[in-house]
Amino acid sequence: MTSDIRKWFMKQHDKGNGGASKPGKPTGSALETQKPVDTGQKEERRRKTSKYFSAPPEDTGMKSKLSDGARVEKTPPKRKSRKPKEESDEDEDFELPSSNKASAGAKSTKKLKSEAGLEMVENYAALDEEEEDLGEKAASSHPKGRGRGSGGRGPGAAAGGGRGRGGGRGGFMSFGERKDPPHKGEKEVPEGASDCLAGLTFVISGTLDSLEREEAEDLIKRHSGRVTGSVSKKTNFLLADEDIGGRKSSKAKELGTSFLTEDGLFDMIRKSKPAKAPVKEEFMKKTPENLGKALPKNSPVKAEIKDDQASKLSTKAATKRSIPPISPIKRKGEDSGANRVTWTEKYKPMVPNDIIGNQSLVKQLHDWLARWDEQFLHTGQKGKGKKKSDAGSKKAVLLSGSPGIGKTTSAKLVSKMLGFQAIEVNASDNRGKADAKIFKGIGGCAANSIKELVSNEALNVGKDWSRHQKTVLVMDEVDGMSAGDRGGVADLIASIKISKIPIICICNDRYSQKLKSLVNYCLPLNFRKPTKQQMAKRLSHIAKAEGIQVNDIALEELADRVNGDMRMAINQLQYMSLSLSVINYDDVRARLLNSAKDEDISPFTAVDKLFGFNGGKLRMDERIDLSMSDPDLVPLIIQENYVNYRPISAGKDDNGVKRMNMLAQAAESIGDGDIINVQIRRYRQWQLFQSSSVASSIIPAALMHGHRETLEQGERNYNRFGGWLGKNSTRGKNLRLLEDVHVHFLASQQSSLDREALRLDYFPLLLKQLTHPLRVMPKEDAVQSVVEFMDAYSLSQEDFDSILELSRFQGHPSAMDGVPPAVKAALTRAYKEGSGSRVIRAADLISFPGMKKAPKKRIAAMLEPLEEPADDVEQSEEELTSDAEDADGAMNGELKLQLDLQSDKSRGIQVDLNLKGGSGQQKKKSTAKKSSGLDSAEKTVRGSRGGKRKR
Ligand SMILES: Nc1ncnc2c1ncn2[C@@H]1O[C@H](COP(=O)(O)OP(=O)(O)OP(=O)(O)O)[C@@H](O)[C@H]1O
Repeated sequence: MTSDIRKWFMKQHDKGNGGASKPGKPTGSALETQKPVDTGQKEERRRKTSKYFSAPPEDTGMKSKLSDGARVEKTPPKRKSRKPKEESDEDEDFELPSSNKASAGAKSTKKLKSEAGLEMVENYAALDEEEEDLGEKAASSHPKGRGRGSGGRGPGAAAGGGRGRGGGRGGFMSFGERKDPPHKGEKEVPEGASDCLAGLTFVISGTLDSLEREEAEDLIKRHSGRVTGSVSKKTNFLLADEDIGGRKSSKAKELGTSFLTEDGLFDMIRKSKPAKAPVKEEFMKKTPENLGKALPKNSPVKAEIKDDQASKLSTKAATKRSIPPISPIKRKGEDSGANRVTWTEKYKPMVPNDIIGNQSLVKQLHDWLARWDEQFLHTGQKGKGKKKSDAGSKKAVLLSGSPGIGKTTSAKLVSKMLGFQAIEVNASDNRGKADAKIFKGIGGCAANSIKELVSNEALNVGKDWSRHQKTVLVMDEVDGMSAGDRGGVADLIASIKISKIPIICICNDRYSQKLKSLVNYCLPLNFRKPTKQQMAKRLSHIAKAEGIQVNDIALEELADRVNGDMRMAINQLQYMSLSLSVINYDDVRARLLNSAKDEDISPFTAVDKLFGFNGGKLRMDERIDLSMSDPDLVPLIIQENYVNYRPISAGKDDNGVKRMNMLAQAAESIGDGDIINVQIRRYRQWQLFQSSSVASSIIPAALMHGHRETLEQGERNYNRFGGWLGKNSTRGKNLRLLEDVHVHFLASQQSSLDREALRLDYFPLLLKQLTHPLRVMPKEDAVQSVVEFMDAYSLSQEDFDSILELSRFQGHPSAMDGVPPAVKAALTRAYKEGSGSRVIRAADLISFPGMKKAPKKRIAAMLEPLEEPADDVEQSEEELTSDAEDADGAMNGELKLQLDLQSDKSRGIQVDLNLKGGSGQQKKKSTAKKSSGLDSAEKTVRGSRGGKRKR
């Protein structure tokens, strides 16, 4: 149904652009005649785009196609000149007076146009460094969708969403609808040479055959490939197992991008391993030589590519030149102890142009500071710079943005460049409100010093400018001004008003309530996170300078995972360099997985990973982390779902014996876990916590991880929430209901059963007595008989329902089935008629002083007076009778009940009697006048069927 709608939608869509339905040029005849590649997929109904799907390169004879001169068309290189662009518009470097802006040089933009007949190699031969910067940015950082520096991170986000996260920009139709891979976890994920996909860019579309998107992305990145979110000319392959006809697929068709199935990808990777990365050689296009090798000798494309590639390399060199070289800061006597310096310090930007990202903001800051004196000191506008529209009129500036993106660095570098001396005050200094009396501050308190600083003319407004260095006050972390800095923001505003020096305020959250008033006095400059490409580039320079081998994909992953925090990225790189000289994608992931432990991981994700096809490859500490991510829920979800998994370790186990064995072992382990859990909870043996998690989660998952399958028809193939919680809650509710019935039952003094006996032995009989007459007897008689029976056992209407509910079992008819509605209504009426004079809730209505709700069990226990000798009761009755002279004198059974309770006074228990009588409840304290208690009792007794109460 959904797919129908989708198809319809796509058709409409395609009509407009003529993309999918009418592929036109890219569906060249050569490809049209190409047979669909048999990728070994069993499922027939998965529609493949045979026209576009290319087989795994070697299968389809990529080489042979290449060597087949006739097939490889020489496509006219499409040349277009494009303005070299390192950053997005707003980030264009600005011309700073003192910086030597390296000329970026005109990039050669020669590129091969991907045409319909062009084979895969041509596509990646057409890789273009320029595209890498532009296309990548557009594609993978999703400037529109996520916003640069929007904080979207994590592999799933980068991949354009995993299951349930929607399909990135692929259109809303697929949002949250992506199905599970049909053969999820059924295929072995290959391992190839670590850089066998280097230089190749993939875009993933639709549901893959066995891998989740996240897994596919991981696989590609692990082999040095690049994954982007949307198809551009830079894209080499559209990885898709079905053509859902979305935007990506039509774009790929338009650009002639090769389609690749998951099997094709697996083959590419697999083949790279035995022959020591042959795929890498084939697909590497880093150097023109490599490309030359990969191409047939007389290939017409060869010369073209050579030229093209050479020009690209020169472009790259030019690009590189445009990036200011990073010069590690040399310190005196630092030669041997160089590694003691943090890299953030060693490689910190030296000039504003070194700062990555936010160049336009840096420029604004520069302009504001450069004009400050002129605006506020020489124009006579002192303290009046409040014209909101004029940015230059603000006396202070507020730099905001997430941590580690260069705000402080920018402030310092710009100040330095303009000859200002920056005085930095941050959260660790006491910045509380200055002493109001102090006009010219005194030392000892930062706030006072600030006041002195901003108002001290001697610092800045000296007549002789040449003799004094200008000063700028940098107030870092102003949003951190809290308890200790009480009144700090107000004081800061006051300082801004009177300030004779520029003030740069820095904060992380500009929208913080604390800064609400401050923003009115500042020029807001909101710093954004640098893109991962920008960060990777800088990190790569640092790595090179430190002699570390690390590829771009790994660095991009690092940048992605630190969420744009350049400081953290550099620190992580330095940390990893302590133990590794070659850092690859997996190292980054492993490292960042550890450092991202605080991140919330849902118990479902944890279980997915533990049970996943690659669950066996997880390290022990990873398994522990996953199982501990929610130590209550993960074991429950595991227990609920382990039977659904077909373990890969059972291999091809046709008769299922191995699987059954594994199930048995898993069940046993879950049972052990339960026993340990009881020890933990009941006896507070918390040292067993880890053992519990190993037994209840890790061992079962290690045994059963593999492919999930459904066991019942109509079951959905995803992990269910642990049913235990629901069942436990039902059990609790049933126990409560039973307890109510039990207490009432005891109150009737008919029996002194325990709860269990009531449920097991009495319930079937009670049920029969309560329902059978309604079915077989005439209405009036039936109703009377049932109501009398209920009264005899002090059963309320709710008890009636509870008995019905507790006696009902799934698949069995209800005991009330067959009772005509008129009889039911008559029963309700009859019961209600007698309710005014019924004493059946005595136990419910008793309250203990100081207790909101009387513990029913205790009352029930008290209501079991059977052991009490009869004469005792009589005696107490007598006592009370003497006290209750104005009573009718008719002492009946119900009264005895009260007396029993009141006699508890002698046991030191003070009870309140609150018996139901008439329309209201009358509450009498036993310690109060007994006559009044009896009054109430009398009222209750009047007209009741108390005579039925037996002792
Ligand atoms: N945009 C950047 N370009 C280059 N290096 C950067 C950048 N951002 C941060 N760094 C590195 O991180 C270090 C710390 O940066 P900085 O203190 O300026 O960050 P910040 O944004 O002010 O962080 P915070 O909000 O925590 O104060 C710098 O010394 C530098 O090495």
